[in-house]
Amino acid sequence: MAMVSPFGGLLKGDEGDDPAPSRIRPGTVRRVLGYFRPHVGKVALFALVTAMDSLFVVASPLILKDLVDKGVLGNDLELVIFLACLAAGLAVMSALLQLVSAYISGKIGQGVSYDLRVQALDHIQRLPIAFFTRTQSGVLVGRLHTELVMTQMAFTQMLVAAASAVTVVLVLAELFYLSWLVALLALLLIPVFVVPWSYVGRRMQRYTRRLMEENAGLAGLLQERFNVQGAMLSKLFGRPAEEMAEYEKRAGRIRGLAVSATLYGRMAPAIFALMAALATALVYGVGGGLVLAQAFQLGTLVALATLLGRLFGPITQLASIQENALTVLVTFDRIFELLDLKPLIEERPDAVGLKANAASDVEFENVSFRYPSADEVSLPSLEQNVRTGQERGEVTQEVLRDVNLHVPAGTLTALVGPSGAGKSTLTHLVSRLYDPTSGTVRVGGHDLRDLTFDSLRETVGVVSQDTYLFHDTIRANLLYARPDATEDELVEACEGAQIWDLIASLPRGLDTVVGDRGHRLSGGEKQRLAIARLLLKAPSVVVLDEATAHLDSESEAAVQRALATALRSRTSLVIAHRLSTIREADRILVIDGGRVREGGTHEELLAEGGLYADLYHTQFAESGGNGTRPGSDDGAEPVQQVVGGGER
Ligand SMILES: Nc1ncnc2c1ncn2[C@@H]1O[C@H](COP(=O)(O)OP(=O)(O)OP(=O)(O)O)[C@@H](O)[C@H]1O
Repeated sequence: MAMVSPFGGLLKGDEGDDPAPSRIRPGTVRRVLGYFRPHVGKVALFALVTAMDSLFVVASPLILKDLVDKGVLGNDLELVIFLACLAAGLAVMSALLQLVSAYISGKIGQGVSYDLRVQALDHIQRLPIAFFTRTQSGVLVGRLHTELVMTQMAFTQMLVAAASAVTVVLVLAELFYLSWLVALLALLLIPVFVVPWSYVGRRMQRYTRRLMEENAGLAGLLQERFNVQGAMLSKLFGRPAEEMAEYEKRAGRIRGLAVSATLYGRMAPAIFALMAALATALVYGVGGGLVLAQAFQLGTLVALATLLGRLFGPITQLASIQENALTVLVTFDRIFELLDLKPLIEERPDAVGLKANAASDVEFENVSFRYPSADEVSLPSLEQNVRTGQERGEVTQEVLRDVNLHVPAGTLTALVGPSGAGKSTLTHLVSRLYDPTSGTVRVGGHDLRDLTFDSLRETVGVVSQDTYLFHDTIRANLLYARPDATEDELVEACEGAQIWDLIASLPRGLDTVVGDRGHRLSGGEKQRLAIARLLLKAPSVVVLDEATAHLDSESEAAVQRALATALRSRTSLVIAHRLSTIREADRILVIDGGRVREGGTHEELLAEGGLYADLYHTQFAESGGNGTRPGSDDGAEPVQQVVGGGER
């Protein structure tokens, strides 16, 4: 609406884009209505309660009319007392009904947003890891939270507005019945009231929405900055002045929006009070004249004044129904957008379970893979403007090409190769974080796509280089792998992972809180805890990315011992960074440019004189050696020094 802001410069700059996009995808209305089907009984009850309340609203002015005309003017005290008690009784009943209707409308609104929330979470959990690598988590959380709160609020207001329509019709009918002249004047007054009211209401709603969005965005930013890694990065590399300026800019926008929202919020009751006062003056002015002209009695005037006071409240609700409907549709549509993202990896309805604890081999047959493009896995609106124009419609490069490999059950295969060769990608396919673009990955002879998620999780255990721990106790972090593990099993796993001595020495033992992402523990300790978690789970296939972080020799030896326990008699695929692992491997695969270039044992590959030997000897020559094997027999030397790359 082209109306000049009454607060001129104060509100300037907050006008911005209309945050409510007007284009809603076809079919949204039908889909939204679908969410109300389970609540149809409550909607019917709500309609009944509000209709009864509307009847009470219009009944009491008629009682007051008789109270004045027949009771007061007729000098009948008994009638006066009776009708006053009746009016009071109706007021109490009306208040109770309003409470009940608020409860029911709240139940319906919250019920719908609960259904949507649960459905959205269930869906998001099933989205592939690629979705999470592209999405800014703060924005996602904000959307789920902000959008749902907005939907719930707008929906409840819509229900109230729909109920108000009944009241408005009844009040107008009664006004005409009592005095057509006063009723006509009231009708003329409605647009004078509704136009500024709906303008203020719309503005307020938009500011509220933008405020919520801005707050969600800022919360996302803070969440990124305030986790330990973010804080560390910001301390080491950050430019505090620039970051502060960005923060101030955003906080300033929030301040501006909040001031505007507050101002419009205050304007609403002011308009309401003004209109009610004008209407009262009008009805007493015109109605008083009509009483003197003996067109009707004093009681009718009192009834008219009371009725008019009850007209504007419901009309305000009706005035905002369109805006609320739009909010409901837009917010639903934005959540539907998320729900419509197809999970790239789904469990087949006829998926089978692998036999628990059965020795399983791992096989890749003609596997090629490219990472899914942005369009396939995420929404531009969840990437907070970081997706560039080029990325739209872009097809990503192949990262693995025609990979064939076989890791027999109970053996260890080490993957080596330069940085970016595709080693991690290859391991991601074993745990089915991604599906191959072509070819087949098998575990225990089954195509992974034919297995249930549960049995795959049971069978394949992963220890990544960057151990993630929840901000909780050591116990809780361990039990995450196997909630039913006993105390003895926990201790046994920790002993196997060479971490028990440390835990036992802590004052709170297993109940020690590890800090955000486990930052209170050293790199080696975290890895050993991750190994303990793996031992508890006892998978038959282990996918391991050895830590490249430099560990002191004691910690290093402990990790080695822990790994020896973890990998014993398991089918293991290890991205190896340490010479000892490579030498112990039954087979080494050299990955380069997404292909398996060579395969064999350390000795075989050296004898072959190919890529592995090249890298080995180049590195060895660089280190000034004379042909003997690099690294001591304790194997503590990181192998990436030998075969290149490896840094992340
Ligand atoms: N989520 C992703 N989306 C798109 N491309 C990716 C993604 N992850 C990795 N890549 C790309 O795939 C290629 C292979 O990466 P990968 O992490 O598998 O290499 P790597 O051999 O494990 O390297 P490093 O030894 O450094 O860990 C790289 O070019 C990388 O940029």
